[in-house]
Amino acid sequence: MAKLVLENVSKVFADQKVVDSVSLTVESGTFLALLGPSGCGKTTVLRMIAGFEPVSEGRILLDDKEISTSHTNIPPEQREMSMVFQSYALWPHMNVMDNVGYALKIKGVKGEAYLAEVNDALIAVNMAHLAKRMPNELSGGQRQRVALARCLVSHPKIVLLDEPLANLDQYLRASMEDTFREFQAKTNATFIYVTHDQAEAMALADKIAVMKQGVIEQFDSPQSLYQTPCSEWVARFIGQGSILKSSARSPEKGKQLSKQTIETLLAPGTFSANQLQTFLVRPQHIHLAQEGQGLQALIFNRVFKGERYAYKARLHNDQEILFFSESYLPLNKTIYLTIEQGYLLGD
Ligand SMILES: Nc1ncnc2c1ncn2[C@@H]1O[C@H](COP(=O)(O)OP(=O)(O)OP(=O)(O)O)[C@@H](O)[C@H]1O
Repeated sequence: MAKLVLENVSKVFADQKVVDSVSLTVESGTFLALLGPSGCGKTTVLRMIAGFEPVSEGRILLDDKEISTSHTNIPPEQREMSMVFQSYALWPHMNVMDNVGYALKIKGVKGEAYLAEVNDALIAVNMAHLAKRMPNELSGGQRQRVALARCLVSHPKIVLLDEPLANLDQYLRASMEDTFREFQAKTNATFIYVTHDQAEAMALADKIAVMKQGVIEQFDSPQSLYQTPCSEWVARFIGQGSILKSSARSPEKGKQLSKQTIETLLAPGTFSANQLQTFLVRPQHIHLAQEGQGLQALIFNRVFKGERYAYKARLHNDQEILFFSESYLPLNKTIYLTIEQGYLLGD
């Protein structure tokens, strides 16, 4: 059980604040994703949690004990954390078993106990049958499984993962996502997972901290980030959707917009230089309507996705909208759409 708390943590490199007053509480057993575009500071946050990088301001607590402040930094090996890297970082001269068992040997674990622990970790990542192989005889996915087993054999309180799937193709990524999820559920360890891939973060995490330029924009469940993004930037970054604008005001009090309100916001004459409202519409809330009903639009893009088509259409006021349909529709066809719901962005 391990609860991790970051309190106003900042990092300055050569006068540049690359992490700016980040606060996070990660409850024990959580799978947290640190998500953001390249250079936003996620790896730096992870390295400060691991103890590889001292904090410039603020403090980090593990189970209420200070592990990092601006004047103290408990060394990484005393933090009961373990890190998995994008590059796997396996020892090339050791076979799979020795790579996984190395930390145990250092601790003096021997004989039956050693074999049982290593074997358990290898079984957990489906690698027991390749225990005698050398790293250069393994695929990328198998190497990453070994790296995960090596990290877990020491039963860390917190597992830190820095873009661990970035070097794998999309099929392997999907199967490794399953491995991570199942493993985390089995061990109930706290996982902190850095990625720039929002689909990966959504698939894996219980909680996501979305970072932009050194600050946390939103810290929420994947569902809340998707349904109630706090800003236009988060709405664009998480999931697919259309950001629409109107010079009319929503008559509704809350941020959830009904079909009627959206029709008012998108009525003719509501798109001018003076836009008052910005709102998000997800593609699954858009349906084809009968001719002459709903909003008129012209299809200008179609992508076949296997189980359905993804269409982009232009509304009468030139705004673009994304929707899905199982039906094949020709380009340049005039269609009619109903939008069941939307979400107001901004205050
Ligand atoms: N040791 C360092 N010295 C100086 N600047 C650094 C150092 N490490 C990172 N930075 C800078 O801090 C900023 C954040 O880097 P960081 O690696 O944390 O971002 P990131 O979000 O993980 O990016 P990526 O996804 O590309 O790895 C970047 O502008 C980077 O150039």
